[in-house]
Amino acid sequence: MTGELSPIDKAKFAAAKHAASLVETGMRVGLGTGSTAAWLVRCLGELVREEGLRFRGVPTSTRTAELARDVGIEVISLDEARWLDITIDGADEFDGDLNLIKGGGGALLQEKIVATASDQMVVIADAAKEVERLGSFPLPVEVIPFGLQTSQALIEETLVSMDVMGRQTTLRMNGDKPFYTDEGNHILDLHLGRIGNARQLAMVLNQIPGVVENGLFVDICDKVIIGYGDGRVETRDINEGTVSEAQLEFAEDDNIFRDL
Ligand SMILES: O=C[C@H](O)[C@H](O)[C@H](O)COP(=O)(O)O
Repeated sequence: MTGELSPIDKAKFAAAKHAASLVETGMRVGLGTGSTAAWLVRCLGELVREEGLRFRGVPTSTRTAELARDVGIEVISLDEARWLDITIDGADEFDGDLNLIKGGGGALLQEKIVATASDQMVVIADAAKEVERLGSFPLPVEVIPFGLQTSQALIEETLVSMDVMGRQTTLRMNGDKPFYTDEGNHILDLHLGRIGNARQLAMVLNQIPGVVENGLFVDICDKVIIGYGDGRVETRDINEGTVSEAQLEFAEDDNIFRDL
């Protein structure tokens, strides 16, 4: 079964499996969205079913909520939880300061709200997501449908005034129709190439009327767990740098990496 997994999936799985061990009984846990977060949810489901782990999860999208319920996780809303012990989520890019670009799957708004309402945000990612400077991955910006083209023009003008390198913005599509987020909004992807000042750009974008939120997560992530295709896992902490390395071994019969 594992032979069917690509090295990138093995890397995502390794990071997710390692992160799942951070969840303890009684915790309130933010559950991210995307392919890496989906591995996490499956690993947590296994711990619930087979090890008796009991925790409540706050999903960051309808698709994560569906998967979490399917694998046996108790799902509650953020307002029921009020505050979370930990949020574990994927990312599209992370830099040396653990700042992130998120929203490749369109879930950035709920993800940012949930991560910000957590004692700790842990990102799980394959090593290819690490960048020196954010911006190669198009920056997702969530905008309301009303006045979409006006908001797009305002965003482009803002990028010009900020002297940002790339200024092209594209409306995310779902086939031949615009993509809709869980909140019924659209996503504009900003092709910037390189972001000089992520904090400033994040603030300026959010001041544009029509913009709901952007995919820059600045000073939100506490820890990144990086997975590699050979099962190696490295943990980087915002305060302590690289804090641990581990090696996971894949069990060919059940699609599970086991700690050596
Ligand atoms: O909206 C989606 C999220 O921000 C994801 O966490 C991000 O796009 C990473 O997804 P993946 O784990 O599939 O690369």
